[in-house]
Amino acid sequence: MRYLPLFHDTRHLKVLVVGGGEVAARKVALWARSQATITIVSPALVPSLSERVANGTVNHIPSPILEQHLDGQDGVVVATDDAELNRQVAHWARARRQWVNVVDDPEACSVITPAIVDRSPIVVAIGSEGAAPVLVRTLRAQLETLLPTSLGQLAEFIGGQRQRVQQAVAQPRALWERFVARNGLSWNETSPALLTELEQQVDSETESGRIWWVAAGVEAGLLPIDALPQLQRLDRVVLVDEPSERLTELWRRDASVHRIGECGAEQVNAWLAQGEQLLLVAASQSPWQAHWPQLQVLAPGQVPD
Ligand SMILES: C[C@@]1(CC(=O)O)c2cc3[nH]c(cc4nc(cc5[nH]c(cc(n2)[C@H]1CCC(=O)O)[C@@](C)(CC(=O)O)[C@@H]5CCC(=O)O)C(CC(=O)O)=C4CCC(=O)O)c(CCC(=O)O)c3CC(=O)O
Ligand SMILES: NC(=O)C1=CN([C@@H]2O[C@H](COP(=O)(O)OP(=O)(O)OC[C@H]3O[C@@H](n4cnc5c(N)ncnc54)[C@H](O)[C@@H]3O)[C@@H](O)[C@H]2O)C=CC1
Repeated sequence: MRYLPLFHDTRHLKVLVVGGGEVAARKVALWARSQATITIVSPALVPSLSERVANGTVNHIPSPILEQHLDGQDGVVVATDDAELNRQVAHWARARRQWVNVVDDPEACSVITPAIVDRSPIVVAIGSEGAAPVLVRTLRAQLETLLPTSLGQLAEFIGGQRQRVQQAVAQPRALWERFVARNGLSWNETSPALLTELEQQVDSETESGRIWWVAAGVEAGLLPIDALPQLQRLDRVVLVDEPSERLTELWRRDASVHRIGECGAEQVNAWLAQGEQLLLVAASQSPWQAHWPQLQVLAPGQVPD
């Protein structure tokens, strides 16, 4: 990954937009959806930008860009019609360790803008590292139809309940997994009642520990799609042999990773007794079957229970 996606908290962010044409206006329209403070520097403005200046939602410096205009800004969006000037501004910004986005010039950019599916607080950002904007746009359009409009409302509901649930039940993650599996991705009026019902259920049962085996050299892309939820539920990964990089990307990022030589089989038994979900990564399954007869297999072509 040459470009790493991150979500900026824009509440205290200051952004300078250089240029006041239609292209700058499109960039300002994007930034205006955030909470950043926007300042435009440009001798002239198109009407939609003049309007934003008039109603006080953006600041305006009516002059050609000078290096000192970058003072105090977190980042810069450059959109004049002078490619050489755009590069110069990008150079100033980079020298000051400010981020910079230059329209039509990916090489001069330190950040690029993704296509966005906005179901705030759920936000999907799609990028192609500058390679294929139309493909990105098409993918965005498909996701728009796939993600229910009430997804954001559902996320807000969950966000509002999480702290209470953390105190109220022993296994919050098991509860949320079951809730999302049963409720689906839409908010509906029965969602709160479903949560209450499931809360009472998970409290009266403790999840039993499970241990899965996956071959260290497995072709990760060939694992059955049904294995993915299991990998996303893992508490720990126990390494006998080194996993392929693709495999490490599939398991839950918060799962802790141990080497069998360091933690030992006894420790693994203790984790299982606590109801944890474990993944054993080893070249072969048979020597470990003796330790854990309940060992389940994640392998291409094999659908997990
Ligand atoms: C680097 C980046 C600039 C940045 O970060 O600002 C960039 C660069 C360039 N775009 C070009 C062209 C087009 N871009 C689009 C569309 C989008 N382009 C977007 C982002 C980005 N475009 C950034 C990389 C993002 C990434 O890949 O991850 C999207 C996702 C978001 C957004 O624009 O905010 C938005 C879809 C949003 C949506 O639908 O949701 C279309 C299609 C259309 O408009 O319908 C075309 C015409 C077809 C074509 O030319 O492919 C050209 C050639 C210009 C020329 O010379 O003519 C360059 C320059 C070059 O590639 O050198
Ligand atoms: N208009 C479009 O749909 C597209 C435009 N582009 C490119 O994007 C760039 C910008 O496009 P437009 O906004 O349409 O151009 P534009 O010519 O309408 O606007 C350029 C803006 O830059 C400002 N400017 C010029 N010199 C400046 C300086 N020294 N300091 C600060 N501001 C300055 C001008 O006042 C003007 O507001 C151009 O390079 C164009 O080739 C690319 C794809 C599509």
